[in-house]
Amino acid sequence: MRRKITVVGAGFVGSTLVQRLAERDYADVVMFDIVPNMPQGKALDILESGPVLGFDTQVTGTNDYADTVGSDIVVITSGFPRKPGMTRDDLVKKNQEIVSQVTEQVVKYSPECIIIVVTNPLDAMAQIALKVSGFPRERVLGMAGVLDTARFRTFIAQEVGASVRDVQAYVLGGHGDTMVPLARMCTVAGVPIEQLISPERIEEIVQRTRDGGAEIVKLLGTGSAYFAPSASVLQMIDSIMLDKKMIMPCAISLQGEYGIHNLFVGVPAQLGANGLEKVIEIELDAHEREQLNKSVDAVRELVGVMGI
Ligand SMILES: NC(=O)C1=CN([C@@H]2O[C@H](COP(=O)(O)OP(=O)(O)OC[C@H]3O[C@@H](n4cnc5c(N)ncnc54)[C@H](O)[C@@H]3O)[C@@H](O)[C@H]2O)C=CC1
Ligand SMILES: O=C([O-])CC(=O)C(=O)O
Repeated sequence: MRRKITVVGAGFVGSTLVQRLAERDYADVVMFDIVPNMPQGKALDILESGPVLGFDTQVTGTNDYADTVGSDIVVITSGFPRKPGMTRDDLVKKNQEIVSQVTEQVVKYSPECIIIVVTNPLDAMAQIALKVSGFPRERVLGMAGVLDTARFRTFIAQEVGASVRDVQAYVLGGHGDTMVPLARMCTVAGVPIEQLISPERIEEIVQRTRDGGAEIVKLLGTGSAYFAPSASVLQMIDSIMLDKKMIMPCAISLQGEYGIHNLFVGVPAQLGANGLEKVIEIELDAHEREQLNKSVDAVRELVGVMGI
């Protein structure tokens, strides 16, 4: 029997992810949304790309959670995107309610699934999903770090004229203005970027990375990024579905790692068939530590606002 992945929210991120998953051909995909007929229409459109692209994935659109039953992975993308001038944190109240209700239904039909949260503000929404699901932390992951790191890698590759494949990097911390791109550990084919790019330029690239989401929001005028975000979720799902044990930055509920307890923070994590398999602790210098603490404080404050 084929495995099953559900994507909740058939908006820009959700539907783009479903197209990407369908092309992977390793699981059937269900796309849920509250808007009548819309997920059915998008699912049918994606399904009909199968003969051309050569996949046999069954893609189903639905407004009924019963169709999500027995999913191996559930991705939560439902909720409002920000508008120009807003921070992700401004979405907290509206999206808290949505993620809460969605998680209840997801768990009812797929008690053994691995949840990947995408809805913003990411770290706070992952915290809600963990609480409402009652799942162990291994099965509730947040997507942000892969995306933030992809942006960092893109800008570094452009700067030095290298292939993005040769650029290694990590962005840690919360998915907000205080995220921590680790410039010290960024390399191009193993060479530290400090040997290739001036400190001033590195700082500009770090700041552009922090503002990466807002840059797209401003350009689009309405809605936020979805091509790179959906590709980033796909990388997490690949590692779980294919048990690849890849290490990538994810929002994880830390239990003492980095000296942080019971809070979602972006850290390098190994993902495999069981979801989170290992948190990787990188040794940080004093400056990086200070930046991470600042980011952790921002996430903690937001979680406090939610009253959970
Ligand atoms: N973690 C990350 O790095 C990223 C997070 N995001 C976040 O992902 C979310 C989705 O973004 P987009 O897809 O662009 O937005 P969108 O507006 O295109 O799609 C959201 C969908 O959620 C649906 N929805 C609303 N309430 C629902 C409910 N109770 N149950 C099921 N579906 C419901 C809407 O009908 C809509 O189709 C936003 O909160 C956005 O900020 C977006 C990009 C990156
Ligand atoms: O910026 C936003 O609101 C969407 C997002 O999280 C991103 O693209 O990083």
